[in-house]
Amino acid sequence: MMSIQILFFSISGNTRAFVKKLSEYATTKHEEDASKPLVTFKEITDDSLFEEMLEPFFAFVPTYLDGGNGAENGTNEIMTNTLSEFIEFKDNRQKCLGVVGSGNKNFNWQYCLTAKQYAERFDVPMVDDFELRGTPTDVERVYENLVKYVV
Ligand SMILES: Cc1cc2nc3c(=O)[nH]c(=O)nc-3n(C[C@H](O)[C@H](O)[C@H](O)COP(=O)(O)O)c2cc1C
Repeated sequence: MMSIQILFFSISGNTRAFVKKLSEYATTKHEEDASKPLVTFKEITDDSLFEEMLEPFFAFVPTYLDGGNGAENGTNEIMTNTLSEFIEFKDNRQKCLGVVGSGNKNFNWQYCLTAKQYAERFDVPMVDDFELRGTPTDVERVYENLVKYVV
């Protein structure tokens, strides 16, 4: 059985906190039932050295967009671009199973837009999303949704 491998980017710590909770949750589930996959993760930062991913992974990305007016401009990714460059490095995009977005619903239609843009650009499913650090219910649901792609 494969484990679930996650690459994530996090600026203010929400996505990092969520991924850690997800990994802890997966460990608990795995201890109850060994067929449930573990979650491993790797944080990508602006200092990361790009490397070729050998195993399939999911990308978790928060949403940071440029100011703009939210209509004809204002939807360009800022701050998280190193993650998209990492996915574009060598054949990594072929290993990407899907994306999960983090955002804030106060941004209305721009909610989790970066993850939606990744899904379109890399032609992968947008597996799920969660707001800010997510709730325990989000952790359970996201885990179950990721599991569908690896078992
Ligand atoms: C400058 C700025 C712009 C943001 N723009 C959006 C946005 O357009 N859509 C959205 O859903 N969330 C937006 N957010 C909210 C973040 O995506 C959200 O807080 C996320 O959980 C941050 O993840 P991180 O703590 O892992 O960096 C924005 C936050 C900041 C500070």
